[in-house]
Amino acid sequence: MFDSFQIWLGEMMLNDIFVGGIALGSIGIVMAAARVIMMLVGRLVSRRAWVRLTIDNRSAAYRHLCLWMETNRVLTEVKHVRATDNEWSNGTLDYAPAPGRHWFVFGGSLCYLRREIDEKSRVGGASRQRPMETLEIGMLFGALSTIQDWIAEGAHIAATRDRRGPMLHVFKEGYWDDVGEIPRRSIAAVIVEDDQAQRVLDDMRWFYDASEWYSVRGVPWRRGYLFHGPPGTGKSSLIRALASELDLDIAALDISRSNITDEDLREGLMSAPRRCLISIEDVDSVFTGRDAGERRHGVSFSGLLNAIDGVGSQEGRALVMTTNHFERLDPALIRPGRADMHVELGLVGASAARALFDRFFPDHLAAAAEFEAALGTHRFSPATIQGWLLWNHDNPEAAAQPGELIP
Ligand SMILES: Nc1ncnc2c1ncn2[C@@H]1O[C@H](COP(=O)(O)OP(=O)(O)OP(=O)(O)O)[C@@H](O)[C@H]1O
Repeated sequence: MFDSFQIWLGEMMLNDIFVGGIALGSIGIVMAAARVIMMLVGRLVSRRAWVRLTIDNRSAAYRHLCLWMETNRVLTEVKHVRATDNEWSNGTLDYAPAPGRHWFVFGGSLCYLRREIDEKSRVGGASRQRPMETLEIGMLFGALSTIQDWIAEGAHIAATRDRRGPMLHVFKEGYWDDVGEIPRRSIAAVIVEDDQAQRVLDDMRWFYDASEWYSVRGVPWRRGYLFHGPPGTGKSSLIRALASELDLDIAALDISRSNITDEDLREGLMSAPRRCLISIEDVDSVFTGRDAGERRHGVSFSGLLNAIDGVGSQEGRALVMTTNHFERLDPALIRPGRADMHVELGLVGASAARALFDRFFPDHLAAAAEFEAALGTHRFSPATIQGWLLWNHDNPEAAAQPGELIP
């Protein structure tokens, strides 16, 4: 049996077609084996040699990583970009790497950026919905700490570069959303009749540099401010001006939202971005006294007090609360420790109104004097004066006769 197989094999080996077939089959087997080996090695290399970091656009680190890449021009060779409308100016476009993987070399290491956009999942609030985006950054034979350093550098660039104005963060469902930079405003642009705006600026400047001072005295490094006064007297404008002057971000917590809970509020205060000024505007809209205010909305009065001075509250941040109704606030909310400095912004008289007039019509001194005289002893909110001047923005002579404003 074995002999006849050997004879048959000997004969077949003389057949060119048979030998060719065997050769081809062997090459196929070798190639398939090589492919499997390559795949296994590839997987091993991929698992061992690549460090990766994934991040999505709900996180400030996402913005910082983008800023770092932009500053270091790591993606200048990208061939496929995606153009989107610039949200601040009509008609101009922003260009960013298109979804997919983009390769680049940085510091001698091969890296890639993979961008994914999920149009079905939205992030941001109702006014600024945008698709969820995920970035994966990979580095061959690199260290995770290198990518973390890139993000930290991006954060530093964000904090020190020439900004359009303070970054506004708004607390959404469980995270701080970067709404964007808002126009810078100087403290001098906030019209007040005394030196209160300057005093609060000096106080806040001292506070942000006083970490050591607080630590030596064993006092929590926190400071609260309460801005109160009628509508349109500059409470929000003052917050913006303070953040602009001190190069801080603004982290706005809206506690009047019906779906915000005590837990959200605590979480929001604990996770507020660094170097920011936290604002809770219209604090009276929810609480008008301890009894009346208890659980009218999602946040309870005790929840608010605990969030403000709870153990977990972040150190090194100022909290500004605003109200149109100082008299309605519970003393517990505005006592020192929670609201250390009270700033009243009131209606303004003719000379302050004239300062606004001068800003609108810098070359019309006679009209300004006429305007001031016409206002006499009447007092208005700066918002009312501003509205009048805007209405007459192209006609200083008409603006100088504010008869319609006077009751
Ligand atoms: N003191 C002020 N100096 C300069 N502009 C002011 C001042 N107060 C109000 N304005 C102008 O009026 C508008 C509304 O002001 P702002 O929102 O700061 O007032 P507010 O006191 O926070 O009002 P509200 O209590 O209704 O929220 C802004 O456009 C701002 O430019």
